[in-house]
Amino acid sequence: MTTVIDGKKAAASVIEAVTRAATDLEKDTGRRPGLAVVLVGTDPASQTYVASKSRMAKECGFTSVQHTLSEETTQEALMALVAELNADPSVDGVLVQLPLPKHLDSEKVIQSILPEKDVDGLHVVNAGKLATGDSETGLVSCTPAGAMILVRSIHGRDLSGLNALVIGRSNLFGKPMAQLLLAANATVTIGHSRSRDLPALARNADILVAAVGRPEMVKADWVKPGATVIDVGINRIAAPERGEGRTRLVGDVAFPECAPVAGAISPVPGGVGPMTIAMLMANTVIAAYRAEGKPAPKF
Ligand SMILES: Nc1nc2c(c(=O)[nH]1)N[C@@H](CN(C=O)c1ccc(C(=O)N[C@@H](CCC(=O)O)C(=O)O)cc1)CN2
Repeated sequence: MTTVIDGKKAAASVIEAVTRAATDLEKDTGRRPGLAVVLVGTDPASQTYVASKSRMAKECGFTSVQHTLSEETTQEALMALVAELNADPSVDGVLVQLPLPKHLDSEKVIQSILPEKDVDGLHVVNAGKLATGDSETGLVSCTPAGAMILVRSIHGRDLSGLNALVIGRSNLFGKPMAQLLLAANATVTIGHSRSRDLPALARNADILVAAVGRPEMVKADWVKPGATVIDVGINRIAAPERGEGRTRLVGDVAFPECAPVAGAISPVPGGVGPMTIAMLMANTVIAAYRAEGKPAPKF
């Protein structure tokens, strides 16, 4: 029997723990964790994600501020806002929603966030801490941290002897995911568009993680029987069967075909996606504890 991994349930349990931690911090210090979310432009998907983040922050008992800047915002204006948030002691976490409009340099913006407030875990200091195994002072990128909780729900914390393949090498997901799997003792391969034979690499993987942004790329004959498959793709494709102009959401994995082969599989929607926002809340409460000089909770 294949286990369909329930990301909504896993995310709800992280949110419950975050809310408890936020309540304890407020009782102890009189201060709530604070999250600032910055949105530039009017991309509808980004608007939805940012609204969910702000709503979830409030539900967790945080103070939450959303800054919405126009599509024409300059690099200087955006970086001035980040500098203001860096200096604000009531703000523990600063998140700039991605992607930014093309005229803006995302990397410069991300690197201008103070590492201790970088709740997206994308600053080079946090990427470096992850790479060198410093889990005590760094912040880990939200989607890989959430995907790792799903992997742990199947295999536990020690992945010794297991082969893992991460397809995708982005800074936001592929690279940190590979680091997390490695830190848990898996034997890790990163596959990408220039890899010679992705299906063969995939068939060798006990843990197969797909994050390429190509709808249903991973087919059933790529999956090692019994493997754990984690789908990070979020692709909206045409669904004429639902009516003209309608769409549906699919992952990078052909779900119905792959599910019977896999031992466990995360669906899209309802898999890794909900964990992204839950782990953002976890990183914010961790940043708030550290700002107060208190040992941070672990998730
Ligand atoms: N600064 C950041 N920007 C972006 C990130 C990020 O982690 N930090 N990740 C993505 C978007 N994202 C959060 O920002 C995100 C994507 C998907 C989901 C989610 O819950 N998806 C649902 C389906 C939602 C739908 O119906 O459209 C699911 O998979 O079940 C949450 C957050 C890019 N930008």
